[in-house]
Amino acid sequence: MMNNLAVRAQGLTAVRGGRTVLDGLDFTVLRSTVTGLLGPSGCGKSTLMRTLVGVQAGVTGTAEVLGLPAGHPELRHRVGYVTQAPSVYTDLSVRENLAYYAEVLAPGRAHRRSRAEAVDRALAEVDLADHADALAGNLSGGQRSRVSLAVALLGTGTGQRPELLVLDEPTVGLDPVLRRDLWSLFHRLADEGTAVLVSSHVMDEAERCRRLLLLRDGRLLADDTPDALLTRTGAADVEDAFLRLVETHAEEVRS
Ligand SMILES: Nc1ncnc2c1ncn2[C@@H]1O[C@H](COP(=O)(O)OP(=O)(O)OP(=O)(O)O)[C@@H](O)[C@H]1O
Repeated sequence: MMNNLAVRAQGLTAVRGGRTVLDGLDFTVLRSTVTGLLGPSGCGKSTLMRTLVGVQAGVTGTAEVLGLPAGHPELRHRVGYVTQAPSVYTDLSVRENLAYYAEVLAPGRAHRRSRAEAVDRALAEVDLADHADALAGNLSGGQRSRVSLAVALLGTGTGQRPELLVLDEPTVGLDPVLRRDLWSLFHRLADEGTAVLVSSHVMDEAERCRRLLLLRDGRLLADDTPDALLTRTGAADVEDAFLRLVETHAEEVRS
């Protein structure tokens, strides 16, 4: 059944190395929406993303993605995932990297033309058209991470976008102009129907998100819109709201 949920998690728990790093999370991620997964370093953001794409071991509870269990083979083309470590071949050019991934996604001569179009479009979207022939190994860190993003945007390899994009700290280390451009790309993708889940440990990125998941020590402090969060906590900004929620939580634990 088609509904507006890209992700539905219930009692989602992950244990790594004997430690509970995600602790009974309940949340949703909406289609056509940019959702920020925010929290300090080590709070479990990457583990949560790995769980949603089905590569995390030691998971219990429910994680439903586009109506299917996370990691279902059918989701391979429907979910794009970009890890923190850019996965590019340094001895290939930017275009060759994308062409290679597109070929893996949609092999065969019949798709040749639509693959080339998908590659061109992805290059333009991440603003790397001018660097298409540069060796990936000669790119800056930020440029390399944009190549990974372009790979995720290939979707089926022939132009059909992923329905859910899971992006692990895609704006880390980028200059302000590039950061702004990437965020507007995320919103454009969301406007076209994609659910975009973006993690960050930088709280001021919160204002760029339509919805927020605030995570701390493997627990969810909030699943809300930025406005509702500020109203509910009486805070001036999301960083302040985060701190207030941490305090409230600590008081609840004490009493
Ligand atoms: N292989 C592992 N075995 C045991 N514990 C791990 C393992 N990998 C990560 N952890 C722990 O799980 C917790 C969550 O890690 P995770 O990488 O999900 O956090 P994060 O919020 O993405 O952090 P960062 O922003 O620094 O990447 C951390 O406390 C980390 O030390």
